[in-house]
Amino acid sequence: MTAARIDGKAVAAALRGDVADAAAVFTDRTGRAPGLATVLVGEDPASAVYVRSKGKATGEAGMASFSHTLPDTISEAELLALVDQLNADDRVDGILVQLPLPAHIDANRVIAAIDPAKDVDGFHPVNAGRLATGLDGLVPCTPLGCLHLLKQQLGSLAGKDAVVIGRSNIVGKPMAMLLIGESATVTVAHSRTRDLPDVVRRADIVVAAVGRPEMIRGSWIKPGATVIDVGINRVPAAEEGKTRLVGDVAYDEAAEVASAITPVPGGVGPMTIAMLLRNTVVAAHRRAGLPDPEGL
Ligand SMILES: NC(=O)C1=CN([C@@H]2O[C@H](COP(=O)(O)OP(=O)(O)OC[C@H]3O[C@@H](n4cnc5c(N)ncnc54)[C@H](OP(=O)(O)O)[C@@H]3O)[C@@H](O)[C@H]2O)C=CC1
Ligand SMILES: Nc1nc(=O)c2c([nH]1)NC[C@@H]1CN(c3ccc(C(=O)N[C@@H](CCC(=O)O)C(=O)O)cc3)C=[N+]21
Repeated sequence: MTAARIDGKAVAAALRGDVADAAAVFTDRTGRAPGLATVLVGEDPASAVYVRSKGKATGEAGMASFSHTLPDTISEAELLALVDQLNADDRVDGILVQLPLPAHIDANRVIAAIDPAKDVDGFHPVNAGRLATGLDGLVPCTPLGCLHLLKQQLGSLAGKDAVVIGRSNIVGKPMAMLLIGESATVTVAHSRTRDLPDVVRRADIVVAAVGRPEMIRGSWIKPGATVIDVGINRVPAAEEGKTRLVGDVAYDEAAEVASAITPVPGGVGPMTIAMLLRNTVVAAHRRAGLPDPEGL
């Protein structure tokens, strides 16, 4: 079997179109565009690329973008003061503080300082708790993007065996919560899991969020499974001095066994950005006391 390639880039483009429509309606009704503030601490070039592409995508979706780049010498208190200022700024509907933060700043404290109503990353404990208890809140963008691709590919997930590899607060844990919410039977694997290949072999749905280039091999995949590869790993390219992106799954091998698989790049990454815009326009509606935009 050769797996279908799940085109996250195309799905994300469609979603961004719907988000732009909702943003235009919001702007008409309220006299202001939905606003997203991004905060980048330090000069990490990869993070700078994410923040830039998020800024560009916001503009294209008809939203206002407020981007703050701070030196990595900034103190925790100064960063918390900026978060407070953004919490109080009525033009700002969404706040994204790029992670990781420098070691001298307590990321949990910064996340907890964000107004949960503006927490478009869905990382605040209030939003994590809402997700875990089945209440409406803001859901982390990457897992939400993965779920969108899975539902588009499979329809109902009820009764499917799903294995999530990785248990981070950003990806693995919220992914597991969303899959439970869809009535899948969910296993969460991590670095202490025994016989990971065997665990993965049981899965109709594999979500890989490990951060290890091509760790998951084709021989681990159950024939016909659907594979979502969250990993973004930069590895040396054939050409001297160049790099390329690969996922956590050995794509070519897995594509011979799976029924559908996301590529890297062009899979989950673009969906994350589309869902960030979606969460921002949803947060804007809720903050303005308007009903959620339909179909998002
Ligand atoms: N496409 C996108 O939009 C996004 C992509 N990413 C990418 O996804 C990947 C994961 O990100 P993130 O969740 O933040 O990473 P973390 O490093 O926070 O978590 C990695 C998880 O993988 C587990 N793990 C590590 N080694 C193994 C192993 N050998 N076997 C099984 N499990 C293992 C860890 O287990 P333990 O808990 O036991 O340490 C941990 O739970 C990265 O490549 C990241 O770049 C992240 C966010 C968005
Ligand atoms: N507070 C916070 N929220 C995040 O959501 C967050 C974060 N911090 N820190 C870093 C990770 C990583 N992340 C990605 C988003 C999009 C792509 C993406 O669009 N990738 C493209 C390729 C981009 C390229 O070529 O460089 C793709 O996969 O096709 C990748 C990675 C969000 N993260």
